[in-house]
Amino acid sequence: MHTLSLYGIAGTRTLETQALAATPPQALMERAGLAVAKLALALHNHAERPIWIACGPGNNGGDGLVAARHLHAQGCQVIASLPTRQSAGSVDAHAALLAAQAAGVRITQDLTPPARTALAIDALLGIGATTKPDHSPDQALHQVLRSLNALSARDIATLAVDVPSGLSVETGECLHADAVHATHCLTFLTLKPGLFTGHGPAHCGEIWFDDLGLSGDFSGNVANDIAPINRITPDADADLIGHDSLLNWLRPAHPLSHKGSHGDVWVIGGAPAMRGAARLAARAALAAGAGRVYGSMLGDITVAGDETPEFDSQRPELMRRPVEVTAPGTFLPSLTVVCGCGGGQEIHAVLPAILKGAARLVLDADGLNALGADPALQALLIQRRAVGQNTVLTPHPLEAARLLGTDTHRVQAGRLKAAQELADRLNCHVVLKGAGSVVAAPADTGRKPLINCSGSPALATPGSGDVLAGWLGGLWAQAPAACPQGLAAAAVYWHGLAGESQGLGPLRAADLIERMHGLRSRWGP
Ligand SMILES: NC(=O)C1=CN([C@@H]2O[C@H](COP(=O)(O)OP(=O)(O)OC[C@H]3O[C@@H](n4cnc5c(N)ncnc54)[C@H](OP(=O)(O)O)[C@@H]3O)[C@@H](O)[C@H]2O)[C@@H](O)CC1
Ligand SMILES: Nc1ncnc2c1ncn2[C@@H]1O[C@H](COP(=O)(O)OP(=O)(O)O)[C@@H](O)[C@H]1O
Ligand SMILES: [K+]
Repeated sequence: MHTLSLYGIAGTRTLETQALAATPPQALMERAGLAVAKLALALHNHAERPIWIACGPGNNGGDGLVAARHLHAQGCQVIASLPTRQSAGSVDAHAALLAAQAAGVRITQDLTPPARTALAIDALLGIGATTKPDHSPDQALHQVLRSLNALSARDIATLAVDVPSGLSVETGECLHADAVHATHCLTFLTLKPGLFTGHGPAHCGEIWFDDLGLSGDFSGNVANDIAPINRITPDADADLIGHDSLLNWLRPAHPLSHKGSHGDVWVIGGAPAMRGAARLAARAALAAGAGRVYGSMLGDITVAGDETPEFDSQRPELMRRPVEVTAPGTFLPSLTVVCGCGGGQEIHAVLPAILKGAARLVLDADGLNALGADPALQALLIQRRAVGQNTVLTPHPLEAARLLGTDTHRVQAGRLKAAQELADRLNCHVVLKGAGSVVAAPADTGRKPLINCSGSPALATPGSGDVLAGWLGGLWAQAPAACPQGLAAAAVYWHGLAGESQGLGPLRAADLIERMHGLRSRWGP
């Protein structure tokens, strides 16, 4: 297993230029179109019904026309709609059009999909899609985007060529309100960040990749008949979090290990009416494998007689601890603190001591809101790394917006940038949650941001973020010296996989913990 790198438009264009220089004219588009045709054939299970290919004016449309030619040659009923004029500059796309016409493909300017379409191919816009004002899509483009979406809404397979038209490959935001919701996306040359974060996962469906020969010498031959080109690999914009993030967590425990070997976690939060958030985080830390998990509830706890109530009567393994022990000189420096889950306003008072004392800190929810509202707390956070204390913030987009002094829309329009900016400003690690969570490290670590590829909307359930924070704390307690970015990557990937295992119907956060716990035994030796 190896890390998959993600490239935005600049990196992809650099590689495309090198690839074009190393291959004969039209060869790359031919490879791309052939790859589309092969995947389309695999998806096309109604031989007698038509395939509709919506082709745009540029090279993305050219890929579609090459695919049309191959599918036609295979005996499929193919109708290619060409709603707009072709780009004057796209020589390859023009050649693809002439070849398709010569082969007898039915090409039309009619924008309605044929009756009984069994498979739609979206070859309208690729990485050349822009948001220039003069590019507000014309009526024709709009109509085709809507037709493609109407088909996929009816569960008709919709294959996006390179990128769903109207989705930004850089950011995962939608450039058009009618950006295509594909069921499959076959992307070329590089994997792109926008496919995996923000709106990307919802628009791409299943993602397939063809490097068009990039990993070889572009000749397409195993026995090279042309010299390998002198390739410059551009810097990736991000890496994809995959299963390898979990490898360290799949080893059996050391035979001599005891609970003290697995580290301690202290969960602080759970103000009145939000006690459950702290309980979920603590349960998650325990299920992740922390040796001992303590919990402190903020605000009044009713005590009957001398008896201190359990932290969580359903989980007797969890231990209650008074929050006052956050005072300086206590054992705060020895454990991993998960702070903020359901913390309410009350969290503010304990944060200075925690920020000064905790060796490892996961700050979530109300802890983040308190931080956003108080520059003195931010100053304490910024100082932590200089004394060897690490912090992971786990904001959802609104919490991130509050911390950055902006709004959710701006955060979502540039998730990689927002996460990186927070990590740099606050000198700590950041998990920007939401579809395709981004895990950023401060720039001076030299680590690029990571994007998580696991997860599902089932995770959008109350308490799911508390589970993530607790789980991360639980992993961190067991590996106190590990890179916080790697730990956060493992936690979000694990959390996401457990979310994927939910079928229809809502997932409850307490059950999510059990799913996450159960996954380990499924992967284990
Ligand atoms: N080169 C190769 O051999 C290979 C290329 N490959 C393929 O090429 C794709 C990139 O092709 P590309 O650069 O031609 O851009 P593309 O995405 O087709 O769009 C440009 C056209 O769309 C138009 N347009 C833009 N925005 C718009 C908007 N908002 N609303 C409306 N129109 C808009 C724009 O208009 P213009 O600027 O000309 O006015 C222009 O006509 C890439 O994704 C991959 O599929 C790969 O297969 C590898 C081999
Ligand atoms: N559509 C989605 N796809 C994937 N993950 C999601 C989606 N919506 C939410 N999540 C994940 O669910 C969790 C929700 O966390 P959060 O918003 O803090 O919820 P809560 O405050 O209820 O605990 C985050 O880990 C987030 O990444
Ligand atoms: K497309």
